[in-house]
Amino acid sequence: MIMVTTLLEFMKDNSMDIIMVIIQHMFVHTMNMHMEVSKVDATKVAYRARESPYPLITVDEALKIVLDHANQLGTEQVNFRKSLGRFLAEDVYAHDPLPPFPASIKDGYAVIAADGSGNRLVAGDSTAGSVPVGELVPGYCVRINTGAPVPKGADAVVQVEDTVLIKEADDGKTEVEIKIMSEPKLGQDIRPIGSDIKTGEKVLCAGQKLGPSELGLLATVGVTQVLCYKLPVIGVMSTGNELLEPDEPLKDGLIRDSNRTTLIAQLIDHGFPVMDLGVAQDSPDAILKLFTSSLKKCDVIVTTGGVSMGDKDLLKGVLETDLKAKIHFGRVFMKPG
Ligand SMILES: Nc1nc2c(c(=O)[nH]1)N[C@H]1C(S)=C(S)[C@@H](COP(=O)(O)OP(=O)(O)OC[C@H]3O[C@@H](n4cnc5c(N)ncnc54)[C@H](O)[C@@H]3O)O[C@H]1N2
Ligand code: MOO
Repeated sequence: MIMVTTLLEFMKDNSMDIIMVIIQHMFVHTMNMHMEVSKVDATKVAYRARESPYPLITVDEALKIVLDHANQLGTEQVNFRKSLGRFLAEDVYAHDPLPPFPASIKDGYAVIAADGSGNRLVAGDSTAGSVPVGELVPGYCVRINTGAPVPKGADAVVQVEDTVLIKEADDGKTEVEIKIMSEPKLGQDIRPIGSDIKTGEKVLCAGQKLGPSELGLLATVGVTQVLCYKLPVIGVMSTGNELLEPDEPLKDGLIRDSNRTTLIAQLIDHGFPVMDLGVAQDSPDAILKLFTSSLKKCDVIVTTGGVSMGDKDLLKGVLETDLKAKIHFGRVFMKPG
């Protein structure tokens, strides 16, 4: 269902001169895969329908029909680095807290708040990536950087801006004593363990689309393999005797196929794996042949052309007569349609 939602987003975005025919995966199993001679009789032009049998329906109704009839594809494990744009098929939980240790929010000094403002001897330092040794005792502070572990005994951090240097070692490499100019509050500028993410917390929900932030979250919690819904392989097919490839010179009565290029680019833009199915000529056999081979390779087929009232509009006949497909709708209130 999730994949179809994306497809619908795609459909909503596209107000092109196209009619989309969505063939569900299940047809692959129910149709006769070896049938390549169509039973559609396209020769009786005089007896073709003079009215469309399809009622006009709204875009919303059309989208609902697609959603109601689309099959959900299976799931697969995906490395998180390759999961951008995919949809989660499972909830993701944090196995560790974030931060995993009390961490400083500022560059400054770890202190004991109860010592108040005033002078402190500098007992050492704690930089990001280090493990501070020992326990802070009253009257002392530890120089600390943002993200570094707050040493045992300390319960506040005072930013460097709120301190002055009282005494340094002769070589200037070490601070010996500083003065805290502001009264430290308990817990000030410390991120306690698990304050961002608690152990066991659900960080992502099944069904969520994975964007850049979600990938960062997966990296944070160390979940590098995620269960995602499979993406539908979408085939794009043009129909029509008049269509040339884009690199071909024009000939009498012919035009270049532009729909296929546009649709393929749009589908790629939406993150789908796409197959270029080429052009089916305007004959029932040609359409059936291309459909039959395409259904083995694609979950969804998007076609353009050949669905209106002309005697060469043969697509729907092939779908119903040869492939035993059900056409759920044929006309949508939409301009261009
Ligand atoms: N008697 C009626 N005729 C038409 C009706 C109608 O209600 N009654 N509706 C018109 C409208 S609106 C449209 S839209 C078209 C829909 O026709 P099809 O979807 O069957 O498309 P075609 O007839 O095959 O082609 C229409 C037009 O588009 C050009 N085309 C087709 N494919 C491509 C492609 N891949 N790249 C570039 N151009 C393409 C094709 O050459 C035609 O010019 O029906 C109207 N007629
Ligand atoms: O795109 Mo047609 O020309 O309105 O259905």
